[in-house]
Amino acid sequence: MLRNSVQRSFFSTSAAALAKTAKHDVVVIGGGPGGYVAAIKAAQLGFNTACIEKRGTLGGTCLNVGCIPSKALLNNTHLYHQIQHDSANRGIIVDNVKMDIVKFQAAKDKVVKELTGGIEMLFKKNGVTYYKGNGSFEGEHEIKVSPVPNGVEEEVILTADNIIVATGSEVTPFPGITIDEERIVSSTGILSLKEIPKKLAIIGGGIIGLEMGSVYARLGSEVTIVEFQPAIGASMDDEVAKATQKFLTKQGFKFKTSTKVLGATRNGDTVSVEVEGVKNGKKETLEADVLLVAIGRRPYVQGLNAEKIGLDVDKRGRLVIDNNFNTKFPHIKVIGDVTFGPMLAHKAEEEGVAAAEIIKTGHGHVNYANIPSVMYSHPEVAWVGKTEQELKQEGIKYKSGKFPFIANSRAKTNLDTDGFVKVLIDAESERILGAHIIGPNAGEMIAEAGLALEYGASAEDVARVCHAHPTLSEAFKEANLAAFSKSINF
Ligand SMILES: Cc1cc2nc3c(=O)[nH]c(=O)nc-3n(C[C@H](O)[C@H](O)[C@H](O)COP(=O)(O)OP(=O)(O)OC[C@H]3O[C@@H](n4cnc5c(N)ncnc54)[C@H](O)[C@@H]3O)c2cc1C
Ligand SMILES: NC(=O)c1ccc[n+]([C@@H]2O[C@H](COP(=O)([O-])OP(=O)(O)OC[C@H]3O[C@@H](n4cnc5c(N)ncnc54)[C@H](O)[C@@H]3O)[C@@H](O)[C@H]2O)c1
Repeated sequence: MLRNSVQRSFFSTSAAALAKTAKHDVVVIGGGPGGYVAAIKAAQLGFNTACIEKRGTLGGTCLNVGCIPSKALLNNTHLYHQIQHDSANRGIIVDNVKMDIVKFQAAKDKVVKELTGGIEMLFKKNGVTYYKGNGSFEGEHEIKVSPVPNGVEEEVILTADNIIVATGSEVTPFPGITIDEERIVSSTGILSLKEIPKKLAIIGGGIIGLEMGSVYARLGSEVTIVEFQPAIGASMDDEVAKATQKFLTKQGFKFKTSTKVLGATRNGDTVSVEVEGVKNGKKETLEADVLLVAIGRRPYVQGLNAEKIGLDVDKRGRLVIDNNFNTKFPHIKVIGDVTFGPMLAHKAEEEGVAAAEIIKTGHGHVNYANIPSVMYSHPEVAWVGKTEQELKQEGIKYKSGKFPFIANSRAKTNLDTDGFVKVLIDAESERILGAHIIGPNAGEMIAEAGLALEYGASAEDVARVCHAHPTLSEAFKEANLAAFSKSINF
């Protein structure tokens, strides 16, 4: 069965077109982090598996227009900014630093191409049949694959014992504002601007707004964030969100919090954004060269024909499932952004693995209390578990331990000391309940907190683990020490 699948995958498009009908044990609709991981795992578990993707490349939002291209831009602009502003004080004199925006974009496109192509290779290696086309429900066990450019040439009807829906999400539109992806852009358009805007206005002080704002602030744009809520940072811990705003303000960001956007209009090469203070009702017009709309994402089910078999959708457009990812049909599961939970690639991936394992064994698990979040600004912001405001709301008694990077020898050595680690622990058992890091490499350091949380470690358990010196992770150890006793180095 597996060998058959491998052969099919090499010739997937043409073989499928000739066949017009095909039977698989598992069919996955959507080839993003949820779908492609589910397909590979299902194939590894011995199922004859197919994955349908209509985009033309695998990897979904994350690899094509999300995590990967945005991190390429973030990394390279950080480097550029550091060379410009942070090298002379390290004794490195670099003259005549310039941006080549074409090459800068090409470097990002190269990594996207390599990684999306890499998934095709993984499909071949694992024997997943790849159908390039739009998948839609024809019946409870039948999926129609319709042609897309460079994909299947004719319709193919797939019959499947099990179906996993992983169709992801799309940009939430702002009512009355038309995205043209030139001057008024979404998270997709902002990744490929041909010029650096002098003034960039951003609606939404969430993760996309702050990450993409960081990219362009480093390139010299004057960035203004308009946020409806009194604070930025979406679901961050309040104290960390405040620190984030402080550091980004130092980097030149302007923030208009508690501010409502009334509308925006393009006038040739500029955009006027009408805003109003939520508390004082004061109206103002912001002028910008580019406006980024980043007010969240919504589930995507267009073209899926889910209504044909009556899949339930909630008020927010999410496909409804139970704890085992099952829709009202136990053989149809849903994972990733198109259903409940945080819209994060690693969450979708975990669900992909668990859904495949449930099909195989009846068991599979995702710990939703332990999904890390990372914002790839500088300093990075990373968190896992409960925030202080959640613990207060839930009436859980807790203690906290904090350690600033200014007292960490590696951060000092690197001349990169902004931020702190904060650990929240249960007041009695001293088990770790949450960890919040703002600082260099926070996104890597948060993995240790996740491991500790998963295995029910106490702050003392972590503090008694020997951490290498000099490393940034020592700040995590010290914060744990501070939570139940006293830190040594601060
Ligand atoms: C700018 C940006 C940056 C981001 N950065 C990060 C980050 O750093 N870390 C992180 O964890 N998350 C990040 N995210 C979020 C992350 O991209 C998503 O959470 C993740 O991609 C969700 O995976 P998914 O598989 O559920 O859906 P998607 O990645 O959206 O994939 C769904 C796929 O299904 C396909 N599809 C839909 N309907 C059909 C159909 N009927 N037939 C065939 N194919 C179909 C779509 O074409 C798409 O390719 C970012 C998002 C954006 C926009
Ligand atoms: N590093 C990462 O993990 C990463 C990076 C980018 C995106 N993502 C994911 O992509 C998704 C979408 O990101 P996002 O930044 O668009 O959403 P978000 O939910 O992170 O932030 C949206 C922000 O817009 C604000 N907002 C909403 N309506 C508004 C209005 N009318 N006027 C002004 N402000 C308004 C919200 O209060 C919120 O602060 C998120 O779920 C996020 O997890 C993750």
